[in-house]
Amino acid sequence: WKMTLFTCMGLPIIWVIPKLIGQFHQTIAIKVQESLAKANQVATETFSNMKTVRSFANEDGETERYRRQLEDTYSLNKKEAVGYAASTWSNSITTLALKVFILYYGGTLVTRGTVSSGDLVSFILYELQFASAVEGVMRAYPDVRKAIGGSQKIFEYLDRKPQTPPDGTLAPETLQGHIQFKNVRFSYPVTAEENKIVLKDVSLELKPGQTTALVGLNRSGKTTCVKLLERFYQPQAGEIQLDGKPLQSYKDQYLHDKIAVVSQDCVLFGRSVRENIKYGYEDASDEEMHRAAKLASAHDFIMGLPSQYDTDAGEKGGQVAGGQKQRISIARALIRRPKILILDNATSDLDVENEHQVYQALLNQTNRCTVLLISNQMNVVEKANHIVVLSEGVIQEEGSHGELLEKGGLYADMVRKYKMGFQRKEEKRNDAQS
Ligand SMILES: Nc1ncnc2c1ncn2[C@@H]1O[C@H](COP(=O)(O)OP(=O)(O)OP(=O)(O)O)[C@@H](O)[C@H]1O
Repeated sequence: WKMTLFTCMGLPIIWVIPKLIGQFHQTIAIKVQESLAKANQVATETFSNMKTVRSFANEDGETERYRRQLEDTYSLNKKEAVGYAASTWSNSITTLALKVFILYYGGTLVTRGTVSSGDLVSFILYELQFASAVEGVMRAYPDVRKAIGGSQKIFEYLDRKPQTPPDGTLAPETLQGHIQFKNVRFSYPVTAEENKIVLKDVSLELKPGQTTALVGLNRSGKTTCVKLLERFYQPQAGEIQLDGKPLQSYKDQYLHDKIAVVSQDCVLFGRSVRENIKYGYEDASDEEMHRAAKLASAHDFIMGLPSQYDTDAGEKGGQVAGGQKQRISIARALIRRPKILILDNATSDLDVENEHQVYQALLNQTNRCTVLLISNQMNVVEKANHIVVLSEGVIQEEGSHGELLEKGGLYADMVRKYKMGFQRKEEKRNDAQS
């Protein structure tokens, strides 16, 4: 019993040392994961913005940034390896030390005649088996800690509670497309301080079948209104209603079927033009696709492409020009016959002629949808039925083009500056031609 007691007293030491080293291992494993993620981010960012990198001839700069990041990962990996070596080494040493002490203590008991040499040999044989089992468990321990460290981030994301309320249940067969912002107040989660409120008590109405333009200087909160309409965020106060019912009471899938958004930085996939236009609406017929493409003023140029609708758009739409990309995106939005169409600087890359064609087609639709138009092109904005002017998250003025011009406020000022800029561009072009 004395030797058993002696063995049991040694166990906490065998347990404590690997535990301490295991903690160190776990912390390092988390840092390795973070460092690897940063290195991958540099590589992904560089490859996806290769044109910008090359046009600034900064290949060496990006290589250096990646090398520095990898060096950081490498030094963390070295620390991790040292931790691993230390933990296996301390495991072996502590169990070996225990064996030596038991042999020594057993030897003295045999000399004193308390224990027979046969009993000592059988005890040591049992103890060896026991120690190798404990050692086996301890050897796996650092790997378990490393796995815990590596998976910590995954569980962090899995355990996050979404801030948006659960999906609603409404999916009515007919929808008017009447949108009302009622005293909406919003700030982004990262900037919750009072002075960073992006929308302050905004109330506006998008009437069914009408085009409403939302204009304002940069950072006035126009795109934020679109993000709220898409339910990417929730207003902190006030409510957005669709056909008189709160937006969040509608089914998410239904809402995204009825609301189509085309933004300035539209993304095409590395697939055929046909697949891009039918994206998320694969059951659409070719007739529907042609109709949408014609409305978006895209049909003619698509027919001129080498394989027409089967032409590959290239990665991120890299095989087609900016304006063509925008027209394909508009066709992609129109094919689902949305009840609400949001154009957020969607025609910024189109020339005046094509822009005119797109808007003329949209305005002349028989089954017209509610259109929210965000644009810096005042010649386009003036075609809207109603114009809302947003300034620093507050609605400054609203009315028709004529009414706002007469008022002589912010809108009239924007129109004046736009015309002056346009005139200067025309003069420059004339000078260049002559
Ligand atoms: N995801 C975000 N997180 C934090 N702040 C944001 C985010 N998106 C926009 N903002 C901030 O919200 C404000 C309004 O931005 P928003 O994009 O709505 O303006 P905008 O009127 O559409 O501008 P622009 O005409 O330049 O597109 C800006 O101050 C911007 O910095």
